[in-house]
Amino acid sequence: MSLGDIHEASADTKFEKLVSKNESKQEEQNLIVGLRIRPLNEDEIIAGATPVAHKVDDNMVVLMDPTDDPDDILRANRSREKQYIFDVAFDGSATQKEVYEKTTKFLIPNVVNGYNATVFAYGATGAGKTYTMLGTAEERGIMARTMNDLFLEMEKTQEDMAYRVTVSFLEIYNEMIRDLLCPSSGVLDLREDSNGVQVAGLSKFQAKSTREIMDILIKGNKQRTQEPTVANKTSSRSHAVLQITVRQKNRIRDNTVQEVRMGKLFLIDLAGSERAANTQNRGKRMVEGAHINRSLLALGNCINALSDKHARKYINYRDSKLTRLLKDALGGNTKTVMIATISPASIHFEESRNTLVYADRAKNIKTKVRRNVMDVSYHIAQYSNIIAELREEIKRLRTKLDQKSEQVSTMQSSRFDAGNTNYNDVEKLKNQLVQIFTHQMGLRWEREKVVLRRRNSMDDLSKYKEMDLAGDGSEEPDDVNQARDELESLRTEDRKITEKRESILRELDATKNKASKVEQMLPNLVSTSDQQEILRLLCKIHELEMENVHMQSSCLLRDMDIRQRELAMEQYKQHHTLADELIQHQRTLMDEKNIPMSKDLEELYELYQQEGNEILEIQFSLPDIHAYKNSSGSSINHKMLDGETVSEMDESNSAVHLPKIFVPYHGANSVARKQLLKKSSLHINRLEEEDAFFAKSPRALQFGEQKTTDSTVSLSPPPVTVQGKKNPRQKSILTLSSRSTATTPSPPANDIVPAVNTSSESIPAKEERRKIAVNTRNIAALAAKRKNLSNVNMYNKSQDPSFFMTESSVGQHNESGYLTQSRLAQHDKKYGSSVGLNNMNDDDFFSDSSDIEIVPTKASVHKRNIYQQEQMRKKRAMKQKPVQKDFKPNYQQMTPEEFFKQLSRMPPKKQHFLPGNLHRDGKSRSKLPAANYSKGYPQSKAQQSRDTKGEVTQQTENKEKDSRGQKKHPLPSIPTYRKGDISVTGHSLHQ
Ligand SMILES: Nc1ncnc2c1ncn2[C@@H]1O[C@H](COP(=O)(O)OP(=O)(O)OP(=O)(O)O)[C@@H](O)[C@H]1O
Repeated sequence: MSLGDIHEASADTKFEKLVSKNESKQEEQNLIVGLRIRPLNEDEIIAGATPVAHKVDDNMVVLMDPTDDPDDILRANRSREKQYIFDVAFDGSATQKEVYEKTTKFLIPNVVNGYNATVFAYGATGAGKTYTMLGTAEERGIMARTMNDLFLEMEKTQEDMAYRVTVSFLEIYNEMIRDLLCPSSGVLDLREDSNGVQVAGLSKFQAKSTREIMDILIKGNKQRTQEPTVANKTSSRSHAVLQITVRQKNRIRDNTVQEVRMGKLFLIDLAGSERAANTQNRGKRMVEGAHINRSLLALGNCINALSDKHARKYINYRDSKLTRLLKDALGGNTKTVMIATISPASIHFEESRNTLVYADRAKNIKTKVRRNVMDVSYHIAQYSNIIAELREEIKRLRTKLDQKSEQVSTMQSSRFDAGNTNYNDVEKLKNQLVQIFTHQMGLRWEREKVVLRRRNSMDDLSKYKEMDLAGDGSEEPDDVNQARDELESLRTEDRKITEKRESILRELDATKNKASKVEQMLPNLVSTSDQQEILRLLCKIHELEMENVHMQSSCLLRDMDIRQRELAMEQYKQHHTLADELIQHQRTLMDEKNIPMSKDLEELYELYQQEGNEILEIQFSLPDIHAYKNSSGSSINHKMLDGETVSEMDESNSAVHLPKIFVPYHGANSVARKQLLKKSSLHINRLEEEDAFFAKSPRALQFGEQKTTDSTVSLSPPPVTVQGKKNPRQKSILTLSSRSTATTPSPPANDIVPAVNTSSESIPAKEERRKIAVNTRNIAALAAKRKNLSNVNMYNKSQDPSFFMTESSVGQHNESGYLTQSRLAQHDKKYGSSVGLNNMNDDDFFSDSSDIEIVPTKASVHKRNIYQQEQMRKKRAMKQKPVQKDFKPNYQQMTPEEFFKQLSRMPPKKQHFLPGNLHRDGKSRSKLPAANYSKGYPQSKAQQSRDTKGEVTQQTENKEKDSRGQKKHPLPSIPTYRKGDISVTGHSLHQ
């Protein structure tokens, strides 16, 4: 047994506090009703019955009244035929497969993904319920087919998801619940808690394959009460319920609070209603029949009440065990399918009509379906208990180890014969101790689990204690009776839990004794040095387990902290939205009523708008942390994040997450948001139609915007007029988006622009787009690769001024692998621009094209020249300044919390365009123009302000230069890549 096994074992037995966090999104769905008419059987033919039920089409059946006399003038105008419409209808020719596929198969993926579903067959005795649900060995019914498909469905995702399938099988016979898989457990109770209706003490079997489930099914069915009656040779005298629970969780567990989906599927074969006169049942059979009818009557009443929109809300499920068990299936969180079965024979006309009437009513029943998602939170207190115990044990073992060390040193001088120790004995002892430890750990977790369950059940009990359930002799309302029943079953449950707890504690004590006995045996069997080794091993096991538990609990704490923060953020955003909407409404009201606005208020309003837009832009330029978190499979690999890559993330993501970032943010204006949403969805639709990769690139967005210029929906806040004038400060969000994507200081490199006229307003042809895409990927890949190479050296050199490379220093720092203009040129020279960057190693999975043609265009060459000049100018300016050795956070050393903290206050850029920087001048914020934060944008906002107002001071301009000068990577970044092409960590971030 390995330590891995030990951890697995302890994780398996860990108590879980299942806090049902059913997703709030509920879908109201009608009960699906299918109708199956079986073929006439031999007995019916012999009895001279004629078929009176016919399938008209896939949804309609007609039932003819055989008793109607055509000569009866009183009923002359009444049709002998009655039509019924169902979701699906089958006649005698329908195969088992067809019935299964049209009634049940579609439920399987839902169950696997955490939804509840119920399929039950309803009808008179001998109508074909058992045949439909269970089938025969040759013609397998719904149960077997469902099981098979369930496993096939899970297989599809089993690499990513871990599943656990448990099965239970019960019958309700004469109003008593019996476990068909463990008949010795006697009569079981029903109880209801927050997780729905449960059968206390019902055994559950874990199944790993269809075969296993089939075995369980056959075993259970043998236990089912079936007797021959006149109506049916194999009449089921009980309702049988097969319950399959599928728990799904992600194999990649990145924290302790893990989402677990739990779907439950109930497959129910009801006993058939019977008319005593027809069945000629006597004695025991008649009693059974009475019970069956009573429960089916209760079911019928529930169906009536549930389907009647005007009926009172209280549905009496308590009249029978069957309705109590089906409570969720009928009125709760379950997608339900009812398969009504009828015989076509004229002699069973009444039974068939009853079934059709109920089935027809059942169509109106609505259930609310939602996914069952559980948070499996491991309770910190219980972690602490286990850690404390392990710590105690380690302390004890250490003391013992120290004693042994002393003994060894004294014996070394004496005659102790280490040689006569049997090696096998040592191994045996080791294994024994490891096994005891594993068992002990399992028991510890089991004990904690039971403690938690007991606490929950005590909570439930105290809820009832507050209620006054003492009867006064008079007839009590149903809900009081129900509560009393619940209380009783809770008490029983509590007793069982207490017993279990005590037995676990006893077992734990026994294991401890066993362990100490084995330890006592050590001196007799093995030498002192071997004892030492064993003790060391035990210590190590305990330590590792403790470490493991410790790590899990700190993960849990961290996760809780993050959740709380997220919650606070969400609340803040909601509050912000409310404030926004209030302001907008007031504003509109003032405009409509022509209420004059004071200067102060006007300024404040302008400031509000300006800040709103600025916040939008901050949001826009920040990386989507969640996207990275998700894409990396767990959390951000903070070790590899550095200032440079973060800033690249900003640029890339502003393009990639355009709609995503904007939409959740409740910015300055709700109308703008709505328009934005509209625009985003338009945009997404358009993107979906086009090449997905290309469509996501900023260039594509640029093209897209050019294309839609005319029809562009204004995404700016609504044109609020300030005393009749349109607010000049209002900016189009669309402009922001195009600016932040299209104007990043990228080289308009001729090597990434194929033969496309970029000045053209048309969208490039598909082939051209493909080339752009591939080339862009290649460049990105090369950059990522080289950056990875240099990552190792990067931090070592961070103190070296030459680390912040200039074009001229590239030659001296070849190994750093930065992608610069000159290196690109060198590369082009070496490989020829016509082959692009495809001559990369095999490990470069981005290069997937061998037929790239890169033809520089005049426009691109021109742009590139301008770009290079601009770069040179910047570098010259930078050289003149001493290299700033200011704060450079070491992201390698940071914990994720520190990283995010850093990120939130990080970019000088952010401070730069926060309104706060205007405070520093001690002036009114509203009087100053917004700072320029659009890097490299030809007509920046600051410039616009300058042009129009000329108010920008030299000081502000210098600040801008400073911030540019501080940029520590004067290298051409590659903005036109998608997330995944360049990684933050050096690993690809998959989409
Ligand atoms: N669609 C069908 N095709 C062929 N045979 C059928 C069909 N439906 C039912 N049968 C046969 O009719 C007989 C009675 O069917 P079944 O036992 O399924 O009825 P039931 O509704 O379950 O009755 P009960 O309520 O008494 O248990 C069986 O012999 C079964 O094989």
